[in-house]
Amino acid sequence: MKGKCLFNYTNAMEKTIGNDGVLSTDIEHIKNEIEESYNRLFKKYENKELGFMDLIYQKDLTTYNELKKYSKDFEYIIIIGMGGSILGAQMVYEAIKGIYYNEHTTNKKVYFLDNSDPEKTFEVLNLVDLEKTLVFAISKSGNTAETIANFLIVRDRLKNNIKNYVKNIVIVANDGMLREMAEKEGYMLFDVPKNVGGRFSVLSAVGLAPLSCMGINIEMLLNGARDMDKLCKNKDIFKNPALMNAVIHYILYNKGKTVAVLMPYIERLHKFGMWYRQLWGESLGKDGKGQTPVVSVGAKDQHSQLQLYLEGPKDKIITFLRVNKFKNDLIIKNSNYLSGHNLSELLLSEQEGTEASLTSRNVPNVSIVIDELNEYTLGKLIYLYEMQTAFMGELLKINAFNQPAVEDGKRITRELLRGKSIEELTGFKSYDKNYIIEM
Ligand SMILES: O=P(O)(O)OC[C@H]1O[C@](O)(CO)[C@@H](O)[C@@H]1O
Repeated sequence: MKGKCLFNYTNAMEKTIGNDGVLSTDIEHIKNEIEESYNRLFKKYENKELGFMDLIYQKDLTTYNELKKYSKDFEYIIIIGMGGSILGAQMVYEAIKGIYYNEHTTNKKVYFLDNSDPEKTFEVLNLVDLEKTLVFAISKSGNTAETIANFLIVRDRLKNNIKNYVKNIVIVANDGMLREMAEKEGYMLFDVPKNVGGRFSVLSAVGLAPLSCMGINIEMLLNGARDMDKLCKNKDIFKNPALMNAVIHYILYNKGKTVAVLMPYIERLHKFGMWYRQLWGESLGKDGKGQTPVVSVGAKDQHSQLQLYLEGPKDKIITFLRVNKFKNDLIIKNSNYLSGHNLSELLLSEQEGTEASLTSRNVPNVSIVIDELNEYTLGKLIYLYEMQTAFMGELLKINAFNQPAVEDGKRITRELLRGKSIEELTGFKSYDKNYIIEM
């Protein structure tokens, strides 16, 4: 599979944008810090703490190939999950199949229940033929409220409408209610390695189980990740794209670039941006540190966000995701400067124009350029970002692999559903009539 990619950081360097960029001395000044961060990360890897770095070497895909065969006669797939338990499968599916695949496929239509929004769940349940639907419920902890709630609703519908509904359910869970239900009721069950964090789990059964049933070449995903790993293990920062991009983001973060914008110039990578948002935000937002991830899709967000990036606070670093070849293209006719150009030429010229206008205003930006977007190059991109996030966590001296703060909200939600009030639970009122405006 064609897989040429490159990481271009020219427009983040002093030589291009002066003091707003990474100074030639900056990397030299922190080379010990970089080496210590690299060594700490690989010490964790040797201590078996970073399962995501082992996932990519899994050779035996038999269970996934068997699941793929098993899924052959189903016409619909519903995936139920939250955060890292669904964003990965969603972004791979959309990156490879396209954003309107459901509308034109004669194969399986896939729906993602990734929220506790009753309208979404209601609509999806009325779009599918339950008898022909394979349902994946995915939760590493097995206790995420939204996932459990959606699964109980869907399971109830299956149970009341079809015989032997057990055959329509696949569970991916290590513990909690979901695993208990799977063991008690006899659903197909996959594990997630305990040392793989949720937002780093797309190349575990969390992603590979459902993706193997959606016509995704999971072997090529892993091949791309493995080839990227060869580079990401390199101690030489000038040959290691993940380490270099982490160091650039780190140096510029320390110069006030507290916002990291990811700007794919292809619609198929919008959901990759949503996956990146959790990866970068939830991994790094610790101890008062963190770089806010923002996703903008080119060229359309030039018409909504670019003014801010160009003339607003100088607090951003922009990463372009550029794909050179598209699955299809269309020629523009009967216009002046557009005439005779393909639509892709317009899109890619806009990416170059946006890059140039940001650079001319000394807004630091880097580009990841992919020849064509397929499972192999997507596997490279996924692993690049997982390693970049891991390196960035070490540079920031925080634990990139937990998310302790979010547990508060979950506890409060559980107690609210048990009848407690916010005031009882937190001691403060979130509704004071002195601060309300009817509108
Ligand atoms: O896979 P689980 O355990 O359902 O968790 C779902 C998501 O919720 C979080 O724990 C945050 O609440 C994420 O880290 C995780 O990806």
